[in-house]
Order: sequence, then C-alpha cells, then structure tokens
Amino acid sequence: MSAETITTDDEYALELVDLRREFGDKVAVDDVTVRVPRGSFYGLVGPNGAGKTTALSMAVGLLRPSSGRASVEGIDVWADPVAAKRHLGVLPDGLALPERLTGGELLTYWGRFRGMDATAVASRSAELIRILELEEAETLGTLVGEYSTGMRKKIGLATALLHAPSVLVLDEPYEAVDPVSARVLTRILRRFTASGGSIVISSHVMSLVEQLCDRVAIVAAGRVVADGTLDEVRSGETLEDRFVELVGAPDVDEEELSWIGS
Ligand SMILES: Nc1ncnc2c1ncn2[C@@H]1O[C@H](COP(=O)(O)OP(=O)(O)OP(=O)(O)O)[C@@H](O)[C@H]1O
Repeated sequence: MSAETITTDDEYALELVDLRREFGDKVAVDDVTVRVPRGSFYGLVGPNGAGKTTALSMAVGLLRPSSGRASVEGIDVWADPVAAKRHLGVLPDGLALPERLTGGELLTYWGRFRGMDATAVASRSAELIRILELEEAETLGTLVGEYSTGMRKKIGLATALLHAPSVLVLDEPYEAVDPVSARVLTRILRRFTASGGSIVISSHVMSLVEQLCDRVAIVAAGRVVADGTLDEVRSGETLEDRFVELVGAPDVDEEELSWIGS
C-alpha cells in the first residue's frame, strides 16, 4: 500500500482554520485551528464531549461547519468535496455499514463505488481481509451485521485504506481492537506515514498517542488548549499528566459515592 503522489505545493495535508460548529446554544467546536504537516502522524486528544468527533467530521466533509474552513492537500473540503475526498481515507465515529454484506462484498462495493478498477479492488480487498484477520469470517460468509465491534472497526479501516488515499482521518481507530490486531494496525499506519502519507487519529489512550504520534493537539470544551510536536505539548511530563493538568480532573471526596459497595 503506497500513499498517492501529491503534486500540490501546500505543506499541510490537512488544515482546519477557525472551524466552528454550534448545535443550538451549544458550541461544540469553538474556532479550532489545526494544521497537520504532510507526512505527520497527528493525535487529537481530549476528554469526552471535547469536540474531537465534531471537528473531524467537519474536516472530512461529513458535517457542515457553522463557520471556518477545512482543506485536504490544499483542496477546500466544502468547496470541492469530490476532489478533496479523493485524497481522504476516513474512519468515522459510529460507522454505518451495509449490514447484509460480507466484509469482502463490502470492500468490493466500496471500491467499485469509488471508481476503482475491479482487479485492483479484488486483490487489495483480499490482502486487507487477510492482514486484518477477517479471513475466517469471510470463509464462513459472516455478514457485517454479525461482526463484533472490533471486527467492524477493522472492516471500516479496510474501507478507509482501499483506495490508497494520502490522508487518513481515523476516529478512535484502536477502540475495541484486540492487542494482536492493534499491532497489525500500528504496522500498517507506520508504513503509511513512512511512504509519505499523513494520519490524524483521535484517541483517549495517551500511551498510544505518545508511541505513535509526532504531533498532538489537546482539545477541551471545543477549543485547542495545546498543540505542537509531542515534546512541545508534553513539556517534560508524560502526555497524560500534561493532559490532566490542562483539562482538569474533578476531585472525588471520601464521602461522595459512599453508597457504592455498601
Ligand atoms: N448532533 C449533535 N447534536 C447536538 N449536540 C451534539 C451533536 N453532536 C455532538 N454534540 C455535542 O457536541 C459536543 C462535542 O461532541 P463530540 O462528539 O465532538 O465530542 P468528542 O470529543 O468526540 O467526545 P468523545 O471523546 O466522548 O467521543 C458534546 O457536548 C456533544 O453533546
């Protein structure tokens, strides 16, 4: 799998500028600016409800921003979504999949829908299914609707990779994935960046982000509270300590929740 060659001079694979999204009175994403340099492995971290999924959804053309702009490889996602999406592989949150297809059928459908050549779809699908350890399910004719949570995540990743995009945007790619598959996934993602591709992941697992990402943004209450290289953001601490320091953690007094276990 090699990342597609990009001809634009733009130095950013993904650029979000003053992105904002309101839901009624709630400001979910509050003028967020994030720049992902080409070839980087970028981690977006933040507590539950911080606005990560909302920001990423706007970045990839799934959710219209209230204001601001998003571009992929220099192409405005909302002005020219078809061109921008050609460069993008996306694993959205709560991925809706055709439930009545097997994993292999889903990849075939997806690849052909994207206008890929049938031979390339067949060989890449078989490779992805084997590498992501979905072969047995395929042999048994297991439908995607019968997949476990982790298997759904893996077939979702396969759809994101199939057309060899240059930018991957993956919302919680490791969630519910077993340790063996996680290693495989890490190998795939590392190879992707080594061949020039760019990746943005959201994650709650700080150790994983420290291990994988060279750049990080911490998002809290819809705003970026720190961003830069991993070392800049950590500033001599662990990412988890820095995260808790910036985001804050509520105290739990001795008396509180005393009914638990009573
Ligand atoms: N469709 C929606 N309608 C109303 N509010 C929404 C909608 N989607 C998100 N929100 C709100 O926007 C805020 C940000 O949500 P978002 O899902 O982006 O957070 P997140 O950082 O991805 O959280 P998590 O880590 O729990 O997945 C939350 O307060 C959420 O309730």
